[in-house]
Amino acid sequence: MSAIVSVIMGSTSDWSTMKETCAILDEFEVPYEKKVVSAHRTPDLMFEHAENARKNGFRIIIAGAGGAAHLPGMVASKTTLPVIGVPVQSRALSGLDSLLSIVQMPGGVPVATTAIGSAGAVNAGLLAVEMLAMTDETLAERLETRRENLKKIVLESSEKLV
Ligand SMILES: Nc1c(C(=O)O)ncn1[C@@H]1O[C@H](COP(=O)(O)O)[C@@H](O)[C@H]1O
Repeated sequence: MSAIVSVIMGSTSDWSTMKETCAILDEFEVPYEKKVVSAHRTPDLMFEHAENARKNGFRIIIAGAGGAAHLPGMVASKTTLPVIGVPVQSRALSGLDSLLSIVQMPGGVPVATTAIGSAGAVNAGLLAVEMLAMTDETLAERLETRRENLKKIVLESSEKLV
């Protein structure tokens, strides 16, 4: 099956974060493509990727970037597919720069922004699966099961408080 989620990131250095997104998509067997694309370093590729994403069969774009993280917003400016932005934790400013660069989009061009770092990357994957589950009962059931398992783990964890 061809990819329906595009996972892009500004640099290979984002992979340790963005692989968490891909792990979720693997878990739910959602076909995806992963790629390094940068608004700053490869602007033409970024435009081309975003502009043709719908035509190429993608339904959601997940974009992770750190620092001056313009990638998610710029991609959103060139597509009407939903864009989920993941602020990668930067070394200099701990990801606050990434978060603020992604979250504060002007009205009319939305980016669904997650938390900074790995938790955000996990949630980006889950959010994408939730979007797809709106029209896919199997995915919806698997999301329910995952939530139930999470609840069980938390409930059982109380017993470890000795
Ligand atoms: N924020 C962006 C963009 C962009 O927004 O287009 N392109 C690369 N980067 C970010 O630069 C950081 C450092 O990259 P390097 O490790 O390659 O120097 C990465 O977190 C990347 O997402």
